Amino acid sequence: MSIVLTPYWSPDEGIQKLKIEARAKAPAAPGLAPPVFSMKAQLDRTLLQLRSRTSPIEKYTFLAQVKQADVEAFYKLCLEYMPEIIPIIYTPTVGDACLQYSKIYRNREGLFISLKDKGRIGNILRNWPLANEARISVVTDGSRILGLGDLGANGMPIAVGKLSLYVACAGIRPSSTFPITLDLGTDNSSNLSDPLYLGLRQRRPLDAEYDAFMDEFITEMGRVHPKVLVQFEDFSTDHAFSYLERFRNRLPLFNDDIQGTGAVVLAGLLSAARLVPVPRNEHRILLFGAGSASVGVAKQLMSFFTITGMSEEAARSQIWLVDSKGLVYVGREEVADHKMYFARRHYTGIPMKDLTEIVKYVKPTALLGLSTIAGAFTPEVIRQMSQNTPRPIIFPLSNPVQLSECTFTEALIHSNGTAIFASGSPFGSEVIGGVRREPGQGNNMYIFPGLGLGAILCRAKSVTDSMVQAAAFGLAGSLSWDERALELVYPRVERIREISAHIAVKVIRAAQQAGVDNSTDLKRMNDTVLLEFVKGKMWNP
Ligand SMILES: O=C([O-])CC(=O)C(=O)O
Ligand SMILES: [Mg+2]
Repeated sequence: MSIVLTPYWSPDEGIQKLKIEARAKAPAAPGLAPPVFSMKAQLDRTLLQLRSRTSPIEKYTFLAQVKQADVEAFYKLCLEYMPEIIPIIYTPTVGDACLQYSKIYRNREGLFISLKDKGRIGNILRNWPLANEARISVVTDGSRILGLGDLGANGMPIAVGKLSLYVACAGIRPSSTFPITLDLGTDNSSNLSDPLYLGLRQRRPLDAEYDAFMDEFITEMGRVHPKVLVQFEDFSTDHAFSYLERFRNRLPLFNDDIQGTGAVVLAGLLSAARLVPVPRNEHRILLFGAGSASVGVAKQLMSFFTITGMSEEAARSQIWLVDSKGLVYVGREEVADHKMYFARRHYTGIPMKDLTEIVKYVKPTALLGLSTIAGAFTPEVIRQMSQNTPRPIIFPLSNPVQLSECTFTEALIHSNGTAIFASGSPFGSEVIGGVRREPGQGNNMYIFPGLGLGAILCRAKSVTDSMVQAAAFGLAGSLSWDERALELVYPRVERIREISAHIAVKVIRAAQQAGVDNSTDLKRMNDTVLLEFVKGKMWNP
C-alpha cells in the first residue's frame, strides 16, 4: 500500500482517480514507503489520529480528508469501526457539516447544478469525471436537510454521506457513487448574508420555474446517465411528494425520506409488535409531526395492518396524525393536501392541540415523532403512553440527535423501563433495574443501501412500492435470535452488509414480480444462489 501523493481531483480527473485507485493497490516502489509499514498498523494510526480530534466536526473533516487521500483506507476504517465511524460521516455529525459547510469546505466531492445551468444541464452532467461508472446518485436540493431546514447548496454533505453509506453498508463501488446538489437558491437568510456561502445568492423560485428546472434535470439524467438510480433526499415536503410522483416512472427513482424512512419504521414496528401482548389489529399508531417523512411513514405503515387481511379503510382508521395545530381531522382549518388521507373522518370534538390530551384520547400503543421538536415527548406524554399499554412503543425519529422528541433515558425512566424504543439518531445503551437496554436506531440507513443495491443489480426500470415494502419486511425478518432475545428492534449495525444483501434479494424478487427488472440471469437463480451472487457483487476495500 503506497501513500497517495496525487490529489484525488486534478485535471482529467476520472482517469487520474482510477490511476490512483490502481496505485493504492500496487506495492510501493522501494524507498517510497516507510521501511516498516503495514495496512493494519496504518489503520490503527489513522484511528489514533481520529480519536485525538475532540469535536465531532473535526473528526468529520479529518475523515473527509482521509477519504480524499485514500479511499480504500477510509472504507476499511468504516467497515472495521462501523459504530464509531457512522455517527461521524452520517447522522448526527453530517448535520453539523451541512450547517458549517461554507466554513469547512476543502475539496470537490460532488456535482453542483445551479439554476444558472438551466438549458445546459446535460453538459454539466457530462462533466462528472466518472460518468461511465456512475450507478447511484443521491440528489438533494438542500431545502430540508434532516430537521435543520433550508441549507441551500450547503446540503452537499448529506448526498456525500448517504453515498458513503452505500459503499460501507452495501458494497457499492466508490466510483459508482454520484452525489448531486441542485442549487435552486435558498430561503435561508444567514446563508444569503454569509460571505463564504457556496451557493447562489438568491431566494428559491416559484413552482413553475422550479418544476421546469427539475423536468430538464430528470430528462437529462435519463439521457446522460441511463444506468443511474436516483435517490431524492431532503427535499421540502411539498416537492418531496410532487417530484416523487412526477418522476418515479421516468427513471429508477425513490425518495429516501418518504419511502426509506417509511420502510425502516414499518420494519421497527413489526419487530416491536412482537414484544407487545396486543393483537396486531388492535395497535393504534399516533404520528406526531405531519411533514413528508411522517405521511410517508404513515402510508408505509398501512401494510402493518393490511398484510393480515384488514381492509384499507380499517387500516387507515388505526393511524392518527398530529401536526403543529393538533389532531388532524376533516373539517379542521388548514389541513394540507398531503395530510388529508389520514385526517380523521368522524371526529366531531373541539380542536385538540396538547399532545398529552391527544394521547389520552387516542390511547395509542405506538407513538412516533417526526416533528423536529426536541422534548415534545414530555414526561407526562410518556407516562400517559404507559397507561394505555403494557409496552409502549416510543419512536422519536427526528434528526439530528438534538431534535429528538425525547432521549432514550427519558423514555425508559418515565415508562418504568417498559418502553420499546427506537430513534432516528443514535443514543447509547442504558442500565435500568440492573438490566442493560439498547436503543434501536430507526434510521433509513437500514433500508436505502439494500434497496439501491437490489434495484441496480436487477437493473430495475423503476422502484415500485412493492420493492420498498419488500425491503421493510426483509429488514424485519433479518433479526437474529440473540438480537430478538435482547429485544432489539433493528439488527446490530455491525451486520449491516449481511442485512443489506438479504434486503437486496427481497427487493430483486419484488422487482421480478412487478415485471420491472431487466435481468433474466437473476430470475433463474434460487434464493440461496441469488444471495451469494449479491454478496459476490459487493465491493470490499
Ligand atoms: O439522514 C438521516 O439521518 C435520515 C434522513 O434521511 C433524514 O433525517 O432526513
Ligand atoms: Mg433525509
